[in-house]
Amino acid sequence: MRELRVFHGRSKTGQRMSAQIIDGKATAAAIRSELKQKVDERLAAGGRAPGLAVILVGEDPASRVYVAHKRKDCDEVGFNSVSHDLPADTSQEELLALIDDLNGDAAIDGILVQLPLPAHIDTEAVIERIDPRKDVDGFHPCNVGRLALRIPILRPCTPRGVMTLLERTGEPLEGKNAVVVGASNIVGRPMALELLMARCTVTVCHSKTRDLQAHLAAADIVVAAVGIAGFIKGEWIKPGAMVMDVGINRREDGRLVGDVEFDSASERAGWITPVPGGVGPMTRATLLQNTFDAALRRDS
Ligand SMILES: Nc1nc(=O)c2c([nH]1)NC[C@@H]1CN(c3ccc(C(=O)N[C@@H](CCC(=O)O)C(=O)O)cc3)C=[N+]21
Repeated sequence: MRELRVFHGRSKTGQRMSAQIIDGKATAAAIRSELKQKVDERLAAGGRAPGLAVILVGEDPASRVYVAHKRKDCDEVGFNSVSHDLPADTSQEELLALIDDLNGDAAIDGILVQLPLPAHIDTEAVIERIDPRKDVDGFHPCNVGRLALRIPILRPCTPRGVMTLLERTGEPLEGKNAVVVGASNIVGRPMALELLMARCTVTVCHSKTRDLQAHLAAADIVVAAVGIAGFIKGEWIKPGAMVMDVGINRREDGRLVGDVEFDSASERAGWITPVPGGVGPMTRATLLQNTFDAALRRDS
């Protein structure tokens, strides 16, 4: 009888396996250069540059940095970007009036309202006010509903970016067990819908899930989106799994770390995204893709 042995985190020769690191920064750069080329072709054919409006309410320093990055990304690929920086005490009515203006502005293809908004503003009402055709975040109920029904138009950026990374590994996704940890509106839920569309068997876990470890033990794909540094331990990862870390947590020493313990997980995973340089840059590149897609669709 042949002996069947299982090597946890070790290859057949007994060596420690180590995961292939998925370079989100490089993939995002490749996507930007693909987009730049498409924009140039569009301009050469007499078309206009895609336009993205970014609205920031308040002075949150982290949000300021993100918004500055989005601006720089737009410049790089030849999009027009318009920033609307509003004071923290902006009323909901004023914000909704600005969105109405942008909805009616022919030069604007995408509208992004940076989240979180100040507490006195009803985030759902703001998202619903955005013309779904310009909702490049993919957060409008129309766009989420379309994704649920497998007829997506604009898809939320982070889950779409994760799918791009998974697809570009060349590994077949169909039939794989995917576990999404975190069930937020902006990542976990749409992520589960994306993975279902790719014909994965999807489990959504969250902070109240009993025996998370047992779910992860069967997971060929793990998407970690809980927002707690090192929440998922390397030993919980199934050998060979594809590990996509959406978490971006700043430690006390200033270092950015993900939701997954990277060093121990990369000894077991087949593929893993680092933090920084993994999913984050892809979220930004996907926003540009969505804006380009929105421009194309509005033209036709
Ligand atoms: N309407 C809206 N849409 C968003 O997409 C949105 C939002 N609001 N609010 C805030 C979050 C956060 N977010 C990030 C995107 C990229 C990185 C990113 O590129 N991170 C780099 C590190 C950046 C650093 O050094 O701080 C990385 O992971 O390598 C991070 C965070 C988009 N968000």
